[in-house]
Amino acid sequence: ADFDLVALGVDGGLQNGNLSAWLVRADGEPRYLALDAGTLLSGIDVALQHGAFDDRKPDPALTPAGDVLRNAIAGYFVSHAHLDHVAGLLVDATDDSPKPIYGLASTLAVLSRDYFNWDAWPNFADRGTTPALKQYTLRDEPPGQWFAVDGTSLRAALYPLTHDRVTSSMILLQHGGAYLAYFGDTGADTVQHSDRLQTIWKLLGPLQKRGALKGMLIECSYPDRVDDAHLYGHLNPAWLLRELQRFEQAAGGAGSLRGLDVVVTHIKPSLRRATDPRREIADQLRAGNTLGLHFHFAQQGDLLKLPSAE
Ligand SMILES: Nc1ncnc2c1ncn2[C@@H]1O[C@@H]2COP(=O)(O)O[C@H]2[C@H]1O
Repeated sequence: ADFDLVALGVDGGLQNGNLSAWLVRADGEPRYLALDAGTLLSGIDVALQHGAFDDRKPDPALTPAGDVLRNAIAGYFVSHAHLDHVAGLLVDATDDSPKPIYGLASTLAVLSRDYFNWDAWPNFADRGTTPALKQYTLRDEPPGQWFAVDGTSLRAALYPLTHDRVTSSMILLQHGGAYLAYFGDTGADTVQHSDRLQTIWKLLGPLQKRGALKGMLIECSYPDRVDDAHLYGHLNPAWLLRELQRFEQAAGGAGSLRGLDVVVTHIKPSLRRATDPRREIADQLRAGNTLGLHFHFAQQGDLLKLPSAE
């Protein structure tokens, strides 16, 4: 495999111990980049039980979860500053080690202004309301420019997405000749009156064409019974499949996405009896999967190796 993924949080809401957060590393490397951080320690605990960190040597000074948080996570990518993507990072900041937080300038400005301001939370960042504790270095990354992920051999570039009223972002990771795309929350271009996903499909098309794209993580928050007026900047299976058809066109046409690993993220749980959105979304995506994609529906604590068919 090229990339190892650990699912720390997989839900798109409600369960405050299971919100969007994934760890990614180049296969076999010691350190990870966190992709969003809605939930950290409660996901690390579950992943430890699942054996996801069995390759780590115990740190005599720390609990196993403390070792993963402080030593295994080299830094964070925050796709946008919505609470369900940063809550774990904020709550666990008190016991974290110094590290960078990468994001678009607009995202990190919200982190600084609305959370790290000594009113909502102590200022663990390196700018804003004084005194700045400087545990986290906020790293504004201009869209489309490659940067090194400190403490790993990953390189990365960010691309803006439209999520209702918020600018969200996708991170494209590169290691050797292999690429992986992680999408923060996003709606379909048609619904958002945007062309940002189409811009991304044109970017990823050539990578997919030459077999360099090893997978993607993308949201599908709601099942198809949720109509466009109530998607609030998210995708449902019909819109995700339409977007992926546009990607197929950009990647060389019919059959060009066959076998691509697509990890479905940010499914919103329901409090209604007798509904199972995860099941419903999985059924709808599989029923419409004329593209030959390999959909994954990870649970908290799962370890995934991408590409999966190797
Ligand atoms: N106009 C709205 N009315 C009701 N709920 C909303 C509205 N806009 C956003 N939300 C909810 O607020 C949530 C914020 O996080 P999400 O974007 O994941 O999903 C969003 C919806 O669940």
